[in-house]
Amino acid sequence: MISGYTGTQIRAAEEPLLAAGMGAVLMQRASHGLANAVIRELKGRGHRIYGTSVAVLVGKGNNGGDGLFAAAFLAARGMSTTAVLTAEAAHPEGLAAFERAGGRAHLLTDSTLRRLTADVARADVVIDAVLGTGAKGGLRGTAAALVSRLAGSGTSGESLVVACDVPSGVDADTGQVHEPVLAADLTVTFGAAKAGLLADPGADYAGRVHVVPIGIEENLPLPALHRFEAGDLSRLLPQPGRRSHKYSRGVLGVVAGSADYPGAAVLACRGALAAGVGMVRYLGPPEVASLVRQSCPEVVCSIGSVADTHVQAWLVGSGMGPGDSEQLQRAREAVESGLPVIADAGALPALPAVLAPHVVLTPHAGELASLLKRLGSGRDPELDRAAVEADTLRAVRLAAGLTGATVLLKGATTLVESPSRHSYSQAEGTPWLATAGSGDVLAGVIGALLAQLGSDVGHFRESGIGPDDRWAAIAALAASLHGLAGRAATAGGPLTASRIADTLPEAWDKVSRLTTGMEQGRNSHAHPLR
Ligand SMILES: NC(=O)C1=CN([C@@H]2O[C@H](COP(=O)(O)OP(=O)(O)OC[C@H]3O[C@@H](n4cnc5c(N)ncnc54)[C@H](O)[C@@H]3O)[C@@H](O)[C@H]2O)[C@@H](O)CC1
Ligand SMILES: Nc1ncnc2c1ncn2[C@@H]1O[C@H](COP(=O)(O)OP(=O)(O)O)[C@@H](O)[C@H]1O
Ligand SMILES: [K+]
Repeated sequence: MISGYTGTQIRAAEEPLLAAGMGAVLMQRASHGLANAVIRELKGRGHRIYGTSVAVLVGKGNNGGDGLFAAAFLAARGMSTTAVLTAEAAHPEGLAAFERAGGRAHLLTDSTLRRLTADVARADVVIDAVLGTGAKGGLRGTAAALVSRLAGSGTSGESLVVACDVPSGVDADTGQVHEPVLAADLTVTFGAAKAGLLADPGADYAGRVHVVPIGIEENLPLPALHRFEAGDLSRLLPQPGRRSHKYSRGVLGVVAGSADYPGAAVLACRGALAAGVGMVRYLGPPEVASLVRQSCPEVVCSIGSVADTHVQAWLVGSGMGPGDSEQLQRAREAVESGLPVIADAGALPALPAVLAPHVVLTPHAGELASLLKRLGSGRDPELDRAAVEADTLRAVRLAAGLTGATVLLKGATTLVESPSRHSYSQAEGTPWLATAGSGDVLAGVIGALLAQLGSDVGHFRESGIGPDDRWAAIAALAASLHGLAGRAATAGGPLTASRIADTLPEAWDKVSRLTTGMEQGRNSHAHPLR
């Protein structure tokens, strides 16, 4: 499990060590970790170290100090180092160490902007150490001009860009982005992952994320955000026992599809079957049921009522529109049944405003904006799709808070939020997952896991996940599996939704073979998040 913290939490965890006079030690650990990560990355790309040029963009605070000390380490390894000071002041000890190591520092002003931008663009490695967790807002003045020019000319694309702690301009707490931001290939972050690196749009700019332990770990509070890794899936995914039968393994009821979108019902059923459910029962229009039967002979179709259908969980809404009154009525009855429900697409506008944690809503950004609008969106009636995309964590939290439901926001990073503010972020997927029907398969996977794991409170409690938060954990497990299946299904080229379902058992099998011990061993060191 990867834990994400706000910048404020990290700073609070540093506080006792700073009070004990260990500030300089923390900075040495951080900057050493940063320099080592740069060296590892260069070696991994087959580049030599000696003679390679590195430009470090330096802010006036401790983030700049980290960058200067790291550059001093790199200069000592024979790299040709230049520091661009974006403010008159710079961390004094860091600057002194940098200059002692043979580095050259230049002050960024209106008159040096052009020359220094060209110098930075030519560097093999650019380290962004302007703003860290102490930032208020984004880059300003000449620093903003330099980064805009680099991004505009596309020259930074040729350099290895490494962000120190966070890409400058990304809010460490929320992942909100204050443009311009230099998109990093790698973010080396200190003490623990920052929540803002695990949520979009911040995650878009972070590249791969490495955590460098600096000794504050014991002081960290409960994380603001969690991310399951393969070892967690291996531990938490259900496994049938020797005495299991199809009913004990969980039955999922599916209310999905319509004359306009019959395929959504098929894909939802295929997702559910691929995710190990004991049985799928389908309720819906006869023409859709007939297609479901043809595509998935395993599914039991009926035209009975929700009340007469004995299941452990419901999936409602995929491929349904506002005109599908009979299906929408079934969706509402499923929600009223008190059983766990995943409510997707067409069901979202049709459900009561106040729900419960065992109802998992699965909007994409546009649907979440509509949902928030319908709910009056608390204090902010202007929250549209763009606003959701600009501050995904806030939007998903707002929706979970207002509805009382568990909310899963789909996207490159999938966020899941329980109404008691237990949050997950999963990003195993690939952009090829952005294909029609992909969300229907995800709905099926969530439904299957709700049916299999929903009643197993103890299973989650053992992992420190409370009863009301287990719904978010189940949805996050499903998002993770869906992403892994998508990644496994593409050989770097296009992907169909059916392929995601077909590849899911293989992805499941692969993670089930991992042991938790291995994963924990890896996590105790600097670890890549993506
Ligand atoms: N506290 C510590 O001992 C440690 C801090 N570390 C580093 O220190 C960073 C936090 O350092 P700081 O608290 O000094 O803050 P930062 O270095 O993040 O930057 C804030 C500094 O820039 C100014 N500033 C804030 N917003 C600005 C903006 N939009 N434009 C221009 N200037 C702005 C502030 O007045 C402050 O001086 C972390 O991100 C991490 O890199 C690490 O070295 C680990 C140990
Ligand atoms: N750029 C992306 N990178 C990774 N995953 C993505 C990306 N865009 C979408 N996805 C994933 O693909 C699925 C798309 O679901 P959805 O938008 O409901 O599609 P549909 O309605 O066509 O089925 C979600 O699981 C989402 O997280
Ligand atoms: K930075």
